[in-house]
Amino acid sequence: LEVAEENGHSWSEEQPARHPLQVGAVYLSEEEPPSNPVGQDRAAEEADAVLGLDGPGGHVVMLSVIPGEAENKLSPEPSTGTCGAGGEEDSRCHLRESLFSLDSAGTSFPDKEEEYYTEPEVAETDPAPTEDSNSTESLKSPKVSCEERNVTGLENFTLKILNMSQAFGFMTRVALQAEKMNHHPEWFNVYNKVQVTLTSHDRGGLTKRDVKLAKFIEKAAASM
Ligand SMILES: C[C@H](O)[C@H](O)[C@H]1CNC2=NC(N)=NC(=O)C2=N1
Repeated sequence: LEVAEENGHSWSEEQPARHPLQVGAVYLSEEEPPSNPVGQDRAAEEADAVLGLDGPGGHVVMLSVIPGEAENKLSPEPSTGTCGAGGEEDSRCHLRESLFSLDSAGTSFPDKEEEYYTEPEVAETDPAPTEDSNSTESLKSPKVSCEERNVTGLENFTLKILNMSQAFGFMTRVALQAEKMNHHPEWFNVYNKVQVTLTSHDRGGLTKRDVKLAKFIEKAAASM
């Protein structure tokens, strides 16, 4: 709760402050998970407070739940992105490449995830026989601009959609699919911007479910 105040994002207050799967723990892959996320030593906390030692580093801090934090750590690499109608923001977009490169790079996820997943029912415009087969090329260009992403490409990305209605429509599609998959994105929406974080809470990181959901999100964004 105190972190939410610190960062001015009230939505995080809706989650238990001591939730064992803190968003901040998965938002940026390079971040270390809190060593003692639940049940911090209350006595020690109180002692610190009394002694005025309640300074930075003394508690679990969920700084990275704030999208702006992630944006500040974005890869500065030049553009090869293609997912927008042009402009500066598009120039940093590698979303599509990053989503599919996970598969093509042979990134391995637990096999058990297979049975967890049911195929998205988004209308496909490409006749790709298998979802792994070079589908990057066959997807039509999204009309949204993928504004930014972090270095992992998949775990965090931002979609900037034309307006609030489109953003909400996009989120509705994804939400319905997430319910089908029983796998849900962590996201943050203001106006026409949807910042998404994908992770599997039960595994503490990315799994095939996240890749599948990412692909769905990619298609949903492209259809807006
Ligand atoms: C009980 C229920 O199956 C779980 O809480 C599901 C719901 N949605 C989920 N979504 C995500 N992103 N990760 C999970 O581990 C997860 N688990």
